[in-house]
Amino acid sequence: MSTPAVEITGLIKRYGPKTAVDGLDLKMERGHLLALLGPNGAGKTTTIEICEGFRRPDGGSVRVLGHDPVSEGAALRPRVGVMPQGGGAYPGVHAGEMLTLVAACAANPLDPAWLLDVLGLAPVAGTPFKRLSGGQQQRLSLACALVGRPELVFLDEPTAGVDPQARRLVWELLAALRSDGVSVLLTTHLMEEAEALADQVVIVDGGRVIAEGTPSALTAEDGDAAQLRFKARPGLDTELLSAALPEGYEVDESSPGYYLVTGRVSPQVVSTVTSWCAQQGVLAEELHVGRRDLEEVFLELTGRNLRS
Ligand SMILES: Nc1ncnc2c1ncn2[C@@H]1O[C@H](COP(=O)(O)OP(=O)(O)OP(=O)(O)O)[C@@H](O)[C@H]1O
Repeated sequence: MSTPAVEITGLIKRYGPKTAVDGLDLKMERGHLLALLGPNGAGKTTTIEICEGFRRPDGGSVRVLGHDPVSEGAALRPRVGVMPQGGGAYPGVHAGEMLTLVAACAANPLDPAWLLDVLGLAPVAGTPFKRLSGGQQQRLSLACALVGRPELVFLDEPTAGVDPQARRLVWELLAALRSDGVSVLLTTHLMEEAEALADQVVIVDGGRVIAEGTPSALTAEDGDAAQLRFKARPGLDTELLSAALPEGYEVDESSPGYYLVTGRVSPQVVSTVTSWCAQQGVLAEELHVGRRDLEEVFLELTGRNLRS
């Protein structure tokens, strides 16, 4: 059996008094797409940079394609593609030149012209990096990470600042990479992205893994825990609505104007909620019965308060 694409055990990284990564464990199989999620400052970039060999850990072990990313970095470099957060290139270099330069370092690169075309960058191939838009710079960085036909790619927020049309392009490209057996570890703040692409989702907070699994396992509910959600004007009396429902049901205003009813959802419960709203002169909009989405699970696990 082949070694995992990435195997991290008890990883610790400190910046002075701050512990950014605090005993993180993660295993990613070859050919999988893993989405590393977490609030700002959770330790995602630090973890990825350690895997890339750019930072040294203070404790624990990291193996990338079976190798130590620092001491065996030279062996790994031709096999691994890297897209750092915010991308980056020489400001004066033209987009096409940049990609050709990176391709020249690889033994068997993809055709840079083809990759520029796939990522919608052909029209700006002659534009200096500093004159590209933020989303174009992101796509060029992604192209640079992929042009060497890596076995494994680390992508730190690959679609940050990318418009919805280009995001779909990037998603198609990532799905195609996965079908070709390339292992992909990415970070994202877009739960929809993780849900659409990932085989495995790992949620970190405070430098530790707090949940992991497939998107469907993370969002699954047992029948008794299905939820009813609706939108209405903020500030409805949730205690009064709970009292109108049979015992054991709870109503919560999860964020202003968004209501969540927990308990076994039956036709009677839906009818009670809508008629109670009608009595208040309120229209229950966007009524939805079913599974939570990944964003809801993420907020439940990491809390709704803003991180510094
Ligand atoms: N070079 C550094 N020096 C000191 N502290 C740092 C450094 N880099 C990161 N940190 C701190 O370490 C913690 C983890 O940061 P990291 O960038 O890994 O988080 P992240 O999950 O990638 O966040 P984001 O989602 O905002 O990109 C944060 O508290 C951050 O302020």
